[in-house]
Order: sequence, then structure tokens, then C-alpha cells
Amino acid sequence: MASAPSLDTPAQRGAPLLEARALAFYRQDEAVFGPLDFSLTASELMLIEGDNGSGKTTLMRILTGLLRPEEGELFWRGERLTWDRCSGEVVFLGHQLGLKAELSARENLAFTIGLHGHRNQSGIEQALTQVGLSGLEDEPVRKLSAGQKKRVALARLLLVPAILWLLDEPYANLDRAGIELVDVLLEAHIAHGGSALVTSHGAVQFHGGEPQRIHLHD
Ligand SMILES: Nc1ncnc2c1ncn2[C@@H]1O[C@H](COP(=O)(O)OP(=O)(O)OP(=O)(O)O)[C@@H](O)[C@H]1O
Repeated sequence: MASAPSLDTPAQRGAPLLEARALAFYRQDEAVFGPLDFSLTASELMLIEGDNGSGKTTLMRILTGLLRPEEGELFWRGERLTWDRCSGEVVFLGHQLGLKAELSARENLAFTIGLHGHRNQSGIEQALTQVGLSGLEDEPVRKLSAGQKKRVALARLLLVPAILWLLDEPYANLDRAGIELVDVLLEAHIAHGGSALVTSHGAVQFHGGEPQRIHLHD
């Protein structure tokens, strides 16, 4: 397993990577969530829990810059968060996997590396094996099942040099082994100094320590 990128200086190691202050989002004057305050440092996992419609994806879309918060502020390493500032350090896995249907799993991952960089010496072949896709490396992604596509997207996490993983419902479409795979990837990432913010509407089993939890309400 490749190790997560290390933080640059001892000072940065203790400082929050991501911080939200009084973050809130409204639709038609009704609060979707917030105000929320949280901070996430290296080697930390935060679970965003809540029922369907409670605002988990909305929060993720704000964190990835796809939506603007109505109120509050976000900071990356102590400075106002801008996509430029955290570019290359954050990877997002959402409901839309962003895979190119006509390309194979291998080609999709090569494309990802070209775009986002490559974490040390970890190989595409190795990543695909780790997510259980041996033998399917060269199939066009359009021929893969929903769970297999999700596994291709998970393989990306192993390859890119991001310290913060933003995972929106990473367990969706996965069988029991796939769910365990997500937990193993998360535990290894956290153990190697990475951080992750994970949404889920179900109970998450995490054996790498007690995560922070935020519960969103309808
Ligand atoms: N594009 C949109 N336009 C208007 N309202 C929206 C839009 N997307 C989401 N909403 C509303 O915002 C609220 C939060 O939705 P969101 O998708 O963030 O919830 P969620 O917790 O991620 O749900 P789920 O567990 O079903 O994925 C819901 O009431 C939803 O109806």
C-alpha cells in the first residue's frame, strides 16, 4: 500500500487541514444544514451522518467548490479555502464517478494520474488488484457493473497524491467485500497521515480509532 503524502512542516502537522466556521446553506430560506463548525487535522476521519435529504451531498458540494455556502467560512491550512490553494491535495469521490465509459479501467486511471499527479511509485496494476479488479483492467468501463465502476473510482484514491479524501457515500453499490475494502483503504490512509471526510446514511464500521462525527438532521 502506498503511503499518504506527508505534511510539509512540523507546524502544519498539528494545524487543521480543513476548518469550517459557522458554515450554513439554505434553500428557499430554509436551512439545509448549519451553522456547522468543525476542523479536521492530519490522521483524522470525520463521518457526516444523516438520513436521505439531510444535506450530506450539499455539504460535500460546498467543500469541493461546486456550491457556495450561504454563510460561514472554510479554511485550508489556516487560510481561506480556494480550489487553487488545495489543488492536488484533495480528491473527491461523489455519486457521479467521473469515469470515461469508453476507456478501460487502466486507461481511466492513467488519465487520472495525468490530471492529478501520481502518488510515489504505486502502480495502476497494483491498485486495480487491490480493489479486486484483476482480469477486468482492459474492459471498457461501460461494461462494468455499478460496484465494479465504484471500485475503479476507489483505485484512484490509491494513486493520486491527495492528503484529504472527500468521499460521498463511498459504500453505495458495493457488496460486503467492497464495503470492507473501503474501510481498509480508509484505515490505511488515516494510518499514513491522511485525512478523510466521509458521508453515510448508514452505520460505518471504522477500526482505525474513533472518528469525529457530525450528524445532519432533516
Ligand atoms: N439541485 C437541487 N435543487 C433543489 N433542492 C435540492 C437540490 N439538491 C438537493 N436538494 C434538496 O436539498 C436537501 C439536501 O439534499 P442532499 O442531496 O444534500 O441530501 P443527502 O443527505 O445527501 O441525501 P441522500 O442521503 O439521499 O444522498 C434535500 O431536501 C433535497 O431535496
